[in-house]
Amino acid sequence: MPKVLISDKLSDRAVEIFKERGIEVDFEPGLPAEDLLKRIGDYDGLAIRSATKVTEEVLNAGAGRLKVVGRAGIGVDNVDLPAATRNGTVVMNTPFGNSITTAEHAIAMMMALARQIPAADASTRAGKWEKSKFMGVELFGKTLGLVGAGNIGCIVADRAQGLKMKVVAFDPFLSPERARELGVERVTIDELLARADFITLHTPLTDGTRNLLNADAFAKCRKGVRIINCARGGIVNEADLKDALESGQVAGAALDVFEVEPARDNPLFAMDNVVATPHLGAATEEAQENVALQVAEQMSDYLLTGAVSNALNMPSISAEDAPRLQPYMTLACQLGSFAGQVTETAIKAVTVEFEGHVAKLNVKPLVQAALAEVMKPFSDAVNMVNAPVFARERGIEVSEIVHDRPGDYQTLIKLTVKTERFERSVSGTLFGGKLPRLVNIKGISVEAELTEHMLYITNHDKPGLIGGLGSVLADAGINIATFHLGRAAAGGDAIALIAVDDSVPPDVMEKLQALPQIMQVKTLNF
Ligand SMILES: NC(=O)C1=CN([C@@H]2O[C@H](COP(=O)(O)OP(=O)(O)OC[C@H]3O[C@@H](n4cnc5c(N)ncnc54)[C@H](O)[C@@H]3O)[C@@H](O)[C@H]2O)C=CC1
Ligand SMILES: O=C(O)C(=O)COP(=O)(O)O
Repeated sequence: MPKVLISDKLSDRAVEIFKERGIEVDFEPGLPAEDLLKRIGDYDGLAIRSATKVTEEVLNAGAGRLKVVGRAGIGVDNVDLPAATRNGTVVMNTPFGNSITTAEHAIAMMMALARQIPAADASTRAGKWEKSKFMGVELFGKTLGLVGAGNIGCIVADRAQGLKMKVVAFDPFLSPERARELGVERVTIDELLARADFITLHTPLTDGTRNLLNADAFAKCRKGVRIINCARGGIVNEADLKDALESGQVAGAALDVFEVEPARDNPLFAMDNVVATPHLGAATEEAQENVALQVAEQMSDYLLTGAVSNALNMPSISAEDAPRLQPYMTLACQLGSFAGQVTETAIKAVTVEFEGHVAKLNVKPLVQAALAEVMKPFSDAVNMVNAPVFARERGIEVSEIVHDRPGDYQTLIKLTVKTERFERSVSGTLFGGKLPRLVNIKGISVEAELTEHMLYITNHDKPGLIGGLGSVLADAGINIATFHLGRAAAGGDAIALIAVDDSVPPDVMEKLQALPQIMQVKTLNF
């Protein structure tokens, strides 16, 4: 039974779903980092929010067993994604479950800032009735600068338009058509800074967005601009923001996220013109229910059926596709494994072609599965999650070709490995829709099932091979289960694939290699 650890405060729905799906679950919100490190090796899955830091150390400690990290929320900047990919751990998030809630928080923060509601509330409760102190600004007719027009940014734009604000947006991936559809004006970042009365941030924290709003950026803004950050601490440089607030260049800032969280003694907290919340963007009953439910379903699907959704380091496999893909996964793995085991020199390129029924499926996971098996003889750590990274790091070019043509088989996968010395293809099909069969090796037709212990022989098509081979194996007490022969032309190059019941020891291999008809003999394991 798979086992999952929940190390952050998730809705109880997540626990219920894991249990309903037959997954053992430990619910330990607030688990200290050192305990996580000690215990992570006992789990197949880890469910988190933003508090747990899934570092390289944690992922290495989980390597071997930890198959999936599920983020009940959007941002995965607390997960070391490259390390997860290297270790073959799928990382998934719930990209939509809290977007409305977070967008609403940004709008709430903008209003709180415009009317100084938190300070006015504190003063009124203190019995001061400071009616003239809290002069606000209207939102009507003001320009909102939207940085990041993704899921959340677009909802913010829509709500701001409802408040009759003019929205200008900067996002390198915002197309003119999409901008028109959203009713926003597409601008450069400098134009946005120069025109906005309010700036709201909705990008992930990346190398490209870190310190996006710094002293230089504030200097380009209209005097008295107001900043809202419900995305990530670090996108706004806090020291520069403090200077800009003190000089009046920035009139106010509403911050839900901070460079260091939990933020307990941040210098910005002492400033009157700052509104702060403790990373509450996603904190509504609805959003928390959504993300908990979704992450638990996604993680369960992956652990129980292999279906992959919303993964950041793996192609998706829908729950509907997973059972259909399964026999092809086995075939792709067998072809990859065959090619990997018979390849001895550095691989330059791997091409996977699809024809017939399989060409209509989602072939990306099949490419990754085949690729991983090709590279397994060269690395113990490679799997279908990290295979593309491994290939890229080793300069191996990977291509997939989906043919839209009828072939000799109803369904066919062909894998070609190119090395410095040769190019070699191996093809396979499914018999009866589920049984993998090799049908072609190096252009020679065969029809072979791959079993645990196999001998792969390249030979001259001359009489005597079967007799010689049979007696060497018989003398060693090794039983032949199946024997498949194929040849390019009578008397030419030929191959033999032989399934044996036990592994063949090295001294027997030497005797086989010494047979006059044999060019090369290799043991293969599947
Ligand atoms: N405060 C909170 O509790 C929450 C915060 N968030 C944060 O909000 C962020 C945005 O979430 P979504 O809209 O769902 O993500 P998304 O991926 O749908 O949109 C992000 C957008 O940012 C754009 N972008 C990336 N780099 C940029 C740059 N340098 N300049 C301008 N635009 C850039 C992308 O093109 C994309 O359109 C998340 O990454 C997360 O960090 C999300 C949920 C809750
Ligand atoms: O979903 C996100 O990216 C968030 O920032 C929400 O964070 P949280 O789950 O509330 O810790």
